[in-house]
Amino acid sequence: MVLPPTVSDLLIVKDTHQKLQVRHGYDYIELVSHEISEQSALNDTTPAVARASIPDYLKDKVYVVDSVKSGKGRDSKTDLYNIVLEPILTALAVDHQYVATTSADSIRQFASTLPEGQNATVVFISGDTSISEFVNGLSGVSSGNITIFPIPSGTGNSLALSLGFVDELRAIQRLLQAVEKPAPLNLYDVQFPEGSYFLIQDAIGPQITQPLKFTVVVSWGFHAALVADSDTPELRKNGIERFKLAAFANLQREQKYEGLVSVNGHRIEGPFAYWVLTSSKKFEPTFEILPEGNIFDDNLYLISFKTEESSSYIMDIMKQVYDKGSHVHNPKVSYQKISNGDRVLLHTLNSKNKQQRRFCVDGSIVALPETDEHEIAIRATGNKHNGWSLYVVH
Ligand SMILES: Nc1ncnc2c1ncn2[C@@H]1O[C@H](COP(=O)(O)OP(=O)(O)OP(=O)(O)O)[C@@H](O)[C@H]1O
Repeated sequence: MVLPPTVSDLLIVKDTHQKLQVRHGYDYIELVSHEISEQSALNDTTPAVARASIPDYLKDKVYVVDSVKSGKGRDSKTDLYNIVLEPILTALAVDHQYVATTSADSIRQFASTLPEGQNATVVFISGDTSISEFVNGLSGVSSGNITIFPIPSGTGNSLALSLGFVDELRAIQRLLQAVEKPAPLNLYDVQFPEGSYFLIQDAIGPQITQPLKFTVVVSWGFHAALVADSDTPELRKNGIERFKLAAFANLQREQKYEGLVSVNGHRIEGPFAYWVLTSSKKFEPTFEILPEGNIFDDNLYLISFKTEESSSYIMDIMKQVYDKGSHVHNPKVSYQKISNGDRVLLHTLNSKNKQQRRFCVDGSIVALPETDEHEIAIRATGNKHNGWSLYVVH
């Protein structure tokens, strides 16, 4: 199906075989192949479906978190929840609570107030950062099982892409029809030095007082710089192009990040231009950073390359990443597997300048304190955080 220009062009209909579909012109996507109950009290365009046939995780307590600033933001034409998801969930009699963000802290607040002992499903209309904020916001005094479902509505959507959700409608289709049981959502933790803090659109944000959980990426160097620099209201209007615009701006200065990393004692020396630790196959639909990546394995990979004199080497390697991940065969690129139980230790040098001490954690930007050297430790921690066990629909 060709992606519709806006969700407001979509029409939710019941077809002649009693199946729920979303239509766009002559194109359509079947959303529910379950039998539609004839006892529907609703009108023709919102048929009720036999509740017995919806996946179990939609019978738990369901929340829909709409991170309204993710991607290009929301307007009356791109309001996926009100135009598509809400009518469908109503048609399926899926009782749910809608949570639209009102501030940069909304998701953490929501996570911290989830009731004790709950089996909950949280559907995110967002990108990766919102999901990461949720996981980190889960309170240590409560516990329960949480199943996450990412609808790719952010800029990069790495987690959703790793699960094979290439667009919003296909994700909704999977939400309603997944046959496999939700899988554990592997988490990793990164410990930054005392005095580190979030940078929110280049302004000082909250202090970081404990290790941060991440699901898809921790990066330093060129990748972290372009994610940080692209997070302005102006650049966000460009959607995924914002990363390329910030990348070109960063290429105007030398990409030199001094330090060394050791993985269980095996050392890789810098200075690095690129330094990315990820579990995820793709950062964008065609940016295949980790061809071997399998989000269901609790492995990370360190993908790095060193600073060079020439001006074109970074873009040459980035083009290979866009070319089905062929950078992994480039001898300049170090590609190191990190298994569960391994410990990654990064020691930075000459990193007092702000540009040298910014990290990307699932899209959030972290700045380290203003000192010359820093130590950062990373490890796999399984699918548990505080008392909560996390799963993901696939
Ligand atoms: N109303 C709001 N006011 C301020 N910030 C918000 C608001 N709603 C959401 N946010 C923040 O916007 C960010 C959205 O990040 P998210 O990752 O979901 O989308 P993205 O950055 O477009 O995508 P990706 O990280 O996948 O590239 C989150 O940090 C979230 O807390």
